[in-house]
Amino acid sequence: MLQFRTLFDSFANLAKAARPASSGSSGRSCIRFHTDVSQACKARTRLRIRNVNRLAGAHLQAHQTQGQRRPLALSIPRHVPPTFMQTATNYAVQPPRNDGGGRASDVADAASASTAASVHFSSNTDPATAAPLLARLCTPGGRWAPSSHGRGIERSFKFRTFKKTWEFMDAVAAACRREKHHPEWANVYNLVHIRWTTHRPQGLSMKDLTMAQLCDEQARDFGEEVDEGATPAAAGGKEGDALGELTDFIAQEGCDTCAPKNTNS
Ligand SMILES: C[C@H](O)[C@H](O)[C@H]1CNC2=NC(N)=NC(=O)C2=N1
Repeated sequence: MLQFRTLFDSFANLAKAARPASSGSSGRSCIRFHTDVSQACKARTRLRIRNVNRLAGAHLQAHQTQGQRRPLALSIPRHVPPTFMQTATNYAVQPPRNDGGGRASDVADAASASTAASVHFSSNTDPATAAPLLARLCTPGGRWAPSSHGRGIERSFKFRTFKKTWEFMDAVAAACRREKHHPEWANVYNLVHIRWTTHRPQGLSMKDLTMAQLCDEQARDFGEEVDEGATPAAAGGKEGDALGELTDFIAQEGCDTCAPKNTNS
């Protein structure tokens, strides 16, 4: 799935550049660029990427045969806000499906797309900068998933012992002190659920993404037990879901806000 990431990065970087370009009365900005998707394709098979988030109205299509470096077209209707890459995780690529006659076609993975909720970036976050990192963290190969409220990303981490889990949390907490940024998290024994979201201004920020990346690195160092088969949303299994709910409960009911205190009240 690395090839998707490569493509996605290209799209994310170029989407912004495409925006100001005028293309007559069609109401669409259109750019063309070259990329090599040969890794993704077997000979005489095709790779097709389609934005299945039709509600967003954006349309993206890539069509290429192995070895070719044909231009790929990215077409963005004008009414789609520049932040449309927030819905980046709604793009999905499936390996080519061989239809038996030497021809093969790909379809967008609608199931995967429907599980990937849109993400809302905080107002001080540049989506064009943040989207590639978000894609790396969330798309196949990454283990984070957008939160149900869309303003953060989250995942569970499992370690061999409580000691390892605690050491991991301690390392993350040290980084939090340095960065002045805290997670919403919950822990029971060897499982910890972490959600990164920014409270002010609300939404997913660059800091959330870099902290998520740091968590991945620290987890590796502390011997995270990885279930390769797990999808990002289910990374912690049932226990992970329960910890996610606990995180929700604490975040909603049980804690003070990190936003600066109003000293007049
Ligand atoms: C003043 C201080 O830097 C702010 O209150 C920080 C602290 N840590 C924070 N952490 C998170 N997750 N969101 C914030 O908005 C936030 N704000």
